[in-house]
Amino acid sequence: MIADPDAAARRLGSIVLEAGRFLAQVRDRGAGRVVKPDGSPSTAADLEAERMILGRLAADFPDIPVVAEESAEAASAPSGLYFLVDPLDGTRDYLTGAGEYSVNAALIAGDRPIAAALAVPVLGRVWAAGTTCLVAPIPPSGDCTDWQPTAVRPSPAEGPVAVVSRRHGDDATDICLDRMGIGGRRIASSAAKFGLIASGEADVYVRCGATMEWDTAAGDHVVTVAGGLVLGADGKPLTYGHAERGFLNGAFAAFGDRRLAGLCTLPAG
Ligand SMILES: Nc1ncnc2c1ncn2[C@@H]1O[C@H](COP(=O)(O)O)[C@@H](OP(=O)(O)O)[C@H]1O
Ligand SMILES: [Mg+2]
Repeated sequence: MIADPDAAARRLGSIVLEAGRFLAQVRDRGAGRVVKPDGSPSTAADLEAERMILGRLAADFPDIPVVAEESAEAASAPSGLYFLVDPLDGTRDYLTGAGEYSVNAALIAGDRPIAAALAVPVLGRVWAAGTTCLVAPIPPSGDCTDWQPTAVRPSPAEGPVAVVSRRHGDDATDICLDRMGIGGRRIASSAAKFGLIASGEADVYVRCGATMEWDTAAGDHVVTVAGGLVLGADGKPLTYGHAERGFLNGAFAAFGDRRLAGLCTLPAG
């Protein structure tokens, strides 16, 4: 077990900050588009960001294996301590310049995260969570220094604000949100949604469509440690390390106000 999850989270914060800055610079120059074998978009930038993160993790945590999005096909079933890394979450939004792409890194012990960080350059913020959840503004240069505790909010009386994908909506998600009586929607790219919930700027993120474990592990921990709850269709916290299903998640919902869980029924399955 890592002796100090909060120190690990801060180190992960520095690493995702560095990768996020790199991605922002490359995007400003125009990223080269690559299509992966499954038809999903990738960029030279996310491959390079992943190499950068893998190098930093190998230097700081040499004994801990990594499952990262761009190299996950080669990953065997992880156990014990391992990292889940998405070097560029929200690739399509990154390519179009539309959205809040993010860099995600989570340290998993067994099947649950114990430390995580999430950088969202477009929002200018990094979240880092070990045993407490912190957020810092991204400074013009150097490491984040102005770390502040951050927490979820009680759901507003006029109904919870849902954060939704810019491009991966689905009917099951909409039905679930309608039944909850949401009071509004805010569009945000994938893991940025978790950061907004963790900082009390939104209340619920329901996702019945596909996501991968590296899309959710960091955000799950950030929301959970900030006082929220992230549950799968079985009503239990998500578990990680499922190489046997290609690291694919089932439906899940993230709640800032834990009482919202009682209003939400995800499709089984
Ligand atoms: N059909 C599919 N299968 C697996 N993951 C999918 C998917 N469609 C979308 N995703 C995941 O959803 C993420 C984007 O979420 P959002 O639409 O909320 O921004 C993608 O992250 P990447 O951009 O890292 O590939 C991808 O992992
Ligand atoms: Mg992703």
